[in-house]
Amino acid sequence: MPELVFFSGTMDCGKSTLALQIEHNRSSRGLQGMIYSRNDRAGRGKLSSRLGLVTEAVEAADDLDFYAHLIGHLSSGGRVDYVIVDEAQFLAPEQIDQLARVVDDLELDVFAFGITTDFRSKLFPGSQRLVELADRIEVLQVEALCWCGARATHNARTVDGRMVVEGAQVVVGDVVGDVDSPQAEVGYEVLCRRHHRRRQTSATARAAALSPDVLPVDGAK
Ligand SMILES: Nc1ncnc2c1ncn2[C@@H]1O[C@H](COP(=O)(O)OP(=O)(O)O)[C@@H](O)[C@H]1O
Ligand SMILES: Cc1cn([C@H]2C[C@H](O)[C@@H](COP(=O)(O)O)O2)c(=O)[nH]c1=O
Repeated sequence: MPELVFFSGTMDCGKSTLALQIEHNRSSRGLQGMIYSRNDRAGRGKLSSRLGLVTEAVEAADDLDFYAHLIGHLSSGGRVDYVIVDEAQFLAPEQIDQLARVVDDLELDVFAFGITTDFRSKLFPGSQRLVELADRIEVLQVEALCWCGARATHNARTVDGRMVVEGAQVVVGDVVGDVDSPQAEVGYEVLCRRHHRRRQTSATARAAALSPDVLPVDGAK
């Protein structure tokens, strides 16, 4: 039975890499996929992974009707054996309904990849609809880690290293705050729930550790 599968996780947990692996494994066996993405960091019409792999994709703009697009492709003699959709959190709920119809009426597997919650830990509308409609939800097995070493479960947006909770839901960007990387002005950092609740990023934790309150005082015995 064809399925609508939602592969979800935090930013930087390997979703796009897995999408590219699924595409590679199927296409190398002669199957033909239709690949969609939206707002990929590499640009329009791309599906890219931080491991450096990238492939062409159809940009799933607001006005794209997945069902109609696939019907158009098939009726003009094209072949489609499966569908991959990256950055699915950015899709409108109606577009997720169209993907469910692709599974049920066109009998194609649809593999959708995306983050579940935004920087305020609220569901993206597209992810909410996927949770409601997917046959299966797969949480990625590669753990992204919080700076404290715990499993990262939440996405924080940072400005100069500080977590912010105001702003537009959609701001395309990359993770910062690795031990070696400089703090970009606006970026993202994955955190465990405890540190997301406390708004403690790697930069603010580092600053707190270096603050005079916790440094040994000269002459203190
Ligand atoms: N230099 C590197 N060496 C090995 N693995 C890396 C490197 N850079 C990134 N990765 C891996 O790539 C993952 C991010 O993959 P990506 O598919 O871009 O994530 P997502 O789509 O979930 O945001 C990281 O969690 C890490 O496992
Ligand atoms: C948390 C959050 C993220 N985004 C953006 C930032 C990136 O462009 C993508 C996630 O990409 P990834 O491949 O999973 O790393 O989403 C956003 O717009 N709003 C947010 O709240």
